[in-house]
Amino acid sequence: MQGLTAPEAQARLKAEGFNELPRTERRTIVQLILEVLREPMLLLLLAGGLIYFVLGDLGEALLLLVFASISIVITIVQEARTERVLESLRDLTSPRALVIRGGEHIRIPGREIVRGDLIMLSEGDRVAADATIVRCDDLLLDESLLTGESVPVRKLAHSTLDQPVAPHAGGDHHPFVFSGTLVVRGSGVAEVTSTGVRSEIGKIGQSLHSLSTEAPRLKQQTTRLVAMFAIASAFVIALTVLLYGLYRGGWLEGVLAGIALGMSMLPEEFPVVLTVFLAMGAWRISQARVLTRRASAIESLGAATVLCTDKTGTLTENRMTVARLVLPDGSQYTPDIAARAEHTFDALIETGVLACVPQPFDPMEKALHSLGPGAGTGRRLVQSYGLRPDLLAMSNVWRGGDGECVVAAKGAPETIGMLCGMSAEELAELRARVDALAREGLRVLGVARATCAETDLPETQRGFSLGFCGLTGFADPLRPEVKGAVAECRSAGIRVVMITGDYPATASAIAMRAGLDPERILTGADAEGMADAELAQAARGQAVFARIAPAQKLRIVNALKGAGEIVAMTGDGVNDAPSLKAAHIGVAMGGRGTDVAREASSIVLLDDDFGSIVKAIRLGRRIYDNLRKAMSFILAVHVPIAGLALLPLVTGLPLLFGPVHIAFLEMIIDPVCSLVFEAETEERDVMRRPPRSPDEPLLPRSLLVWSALQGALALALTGGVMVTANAYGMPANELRALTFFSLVLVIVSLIFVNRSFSTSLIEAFTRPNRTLAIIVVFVTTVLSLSLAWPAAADLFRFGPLHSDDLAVTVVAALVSLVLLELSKYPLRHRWPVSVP
Ligand SMILES: Nc1ncnc2c1ncn2[C@@H]1O[C@H](COP(=O)(O)OP(=O)(O)OP(=O)(O)O)[C@@H](O)[C@H]1O
Ligand SMILES: [Cu+]
Repeated sequence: MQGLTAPEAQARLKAEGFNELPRTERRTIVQLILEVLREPMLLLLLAGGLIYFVLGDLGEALLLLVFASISIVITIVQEARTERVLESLRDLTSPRALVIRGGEHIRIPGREIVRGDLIMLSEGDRVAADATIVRCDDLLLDESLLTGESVPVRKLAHSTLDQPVAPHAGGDHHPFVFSGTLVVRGSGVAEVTSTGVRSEIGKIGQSLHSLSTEAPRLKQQTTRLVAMFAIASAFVIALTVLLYGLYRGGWLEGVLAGIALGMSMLPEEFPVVLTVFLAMGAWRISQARVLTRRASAIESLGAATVLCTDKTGTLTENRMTVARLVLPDGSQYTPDIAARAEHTFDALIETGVLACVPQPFDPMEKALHSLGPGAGTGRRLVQSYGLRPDLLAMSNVWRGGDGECVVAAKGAPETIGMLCGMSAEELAELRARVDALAREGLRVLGVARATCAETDLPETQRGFSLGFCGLTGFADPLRPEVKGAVAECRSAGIRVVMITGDYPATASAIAMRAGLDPERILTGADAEGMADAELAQAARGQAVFARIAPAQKLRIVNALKGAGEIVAMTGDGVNDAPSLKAAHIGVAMGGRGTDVAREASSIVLLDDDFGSIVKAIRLGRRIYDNLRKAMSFILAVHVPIAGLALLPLVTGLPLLFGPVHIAFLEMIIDPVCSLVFEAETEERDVMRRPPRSPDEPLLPRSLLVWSALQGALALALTGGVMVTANAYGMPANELRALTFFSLVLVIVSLIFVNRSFSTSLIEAFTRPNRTLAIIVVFVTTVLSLSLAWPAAADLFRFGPLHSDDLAVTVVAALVSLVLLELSKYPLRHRWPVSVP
């Protein structure tokens, strides 16, 4: 089969367009603007501007308008960036399809499929386009997406039909498959008839790509924080307006003061931070070649305590070579590309090749094929029996030129031994030989052969009278990064448990090489005999599970969950979907995995690489850390702002800050918390501390206390400066400038304090962070301008500051920085795990 040539496909792609449905999720500019207009911050700014306008302060009114536009720009930039990030992630979710082009099997993105392409269908795939079946083998499809009927329907090849039928979904024995439906069994090749909007699903206009961008738990916690804030500030604001209106005269000024206070206490940063962190987090993780399908995974990644991994392709490279052939008499041969095998091994090789699917995709079968090419010539495949979880063997029945049929079988050695009807002694000898190979880390298959008549083929493989041909051992190199990644998991308090369908001795040999050092090996049979509690107990130790059927995988996951672990679980097959769904973090393989597994998972490894899971966990921890830093900074920073806005009202000091000042502060704080903290580098101990407890709130009490402490100190310092200067009789304008400068500088010191949980002053300054640098430059520029440029000073109503005044503000900031950095020492001992 040749399929389209590359130029043909190109031309058609150009003429007919991509195989995709138009995206509806994209928000229009109008929607975006409407959303921005609903921002409470913006409304407050506009309200403030209006009041200034009414009061006749044109300058202030204009300044607030400028701030309002900056706020809009910041929001739109952030939204656009988030949108762009999500867009690029969506492209990664686009399914890939295996096609034949120019006689070659290649994997291409599903959207590049064109009419006339030959697509290969296999178990677990979502069909990428509407197509007519050219050839198929025991093919069953779930078409419920189109028909609502969940019973799978059987398909036939087009050529076997006598009468042409119109393509429609539903019903058995049709030769058509439809985009979006699922192959539940068998395999086949189909020729694409329509793509994109022209396909059946396109006509319905239903899109399959889903990417959830919300983490339920984090969302809930943030909502709580916001509510807490909102209630507190609503109360304080009402009080302010009332006090001001009653005792200081002028309700308009009262409302202005209320607006200023409202801005200073507006908890809008929390939800913004959450959205930005999750979207950016998903993007950062995708840079490590891991796709996050559910945002909740980012949160759980950092809390994972157990990582259940399969073996082939995840720990190993899935690049198989035949490393050993063993005949029934025990004679061995190590294949060598240069030299032909001795003829005594020919029959074993030939049978092994015949027991593969004719166009193999499985690396083991490819390895066999490369050893004995052309074994199937002159024969025709009549029937094949697939691998089943309860019978780990597969057979092909071939008819030769002479009309006689040969059955070639291969599978798990113990299964093949059983199918060959071996006696107990023979089985024991077989096991000894397999063990010898498996201890070298080889994956071992048994091969057997029989002859039969085509007319009465048995129902199952047990019906053949097979004769044993020998064993094949496949070598599959360990991925180079696995050892380091496993060690990293260990130091991070994450246990790695291997769960494989392979032979126990092979599993254990590979586990040793990967550095898992298992205390014991449990097999599926062992697990079968255990109660759930016992299983959980066993799984909590350093265990390797071998010869595990997919259903048992689910049991193990549930047992671990029951024991209070946070489980990450890898899988690739159709049967893995339930356990991937059940695990806290289902990890599917992007390359090797089936679409079903991918849809059930919450993260997808784009390179099938074990190391990436660990990278993702590392990033998950960092993102969570940074989220905590940002949230506790937001809490801390609002204490002095709100406090200073409130202080004059209760003490009778002159009123210093209006909406202009607060708006300016918020212009700094907003980008700081969403950009500076988001980009913060990881803590040095991210992978050396145990996982965080899953019940721990986003801001545990220790962190709340820490924020309150920072806020209180900042307020004490700035308030102290203000009260003292006032006592010395400083005029209101100069007092305003002095207090504002101290406040801004103290806030900057809070940024530095919160950058890192660790206790190093040097690090607070030397950690690289570009956004922070930009912000520091910006703040300095604006502050200098407000001093040196009379017009700006006028807007802020600043009086002149002298160098000794400036020194005071700098000292206040330094004091706050040093005191807080120092107080991290004792606090660290009080709260060893949860920061600081
Ligand atoms: N193509 C094949 N032909 C014959 N037997 C096979 C084939 N593939 C797998 N087997 C047998 O089935 C067993 C289980 O295979 P399966 O692929 O289900 O394991 P798995 O759980 O995916 O293993 P791993 O964790 O190594 O990926 C293998 O150990 C092997 O004995
Ligand atoms: Cu704020």
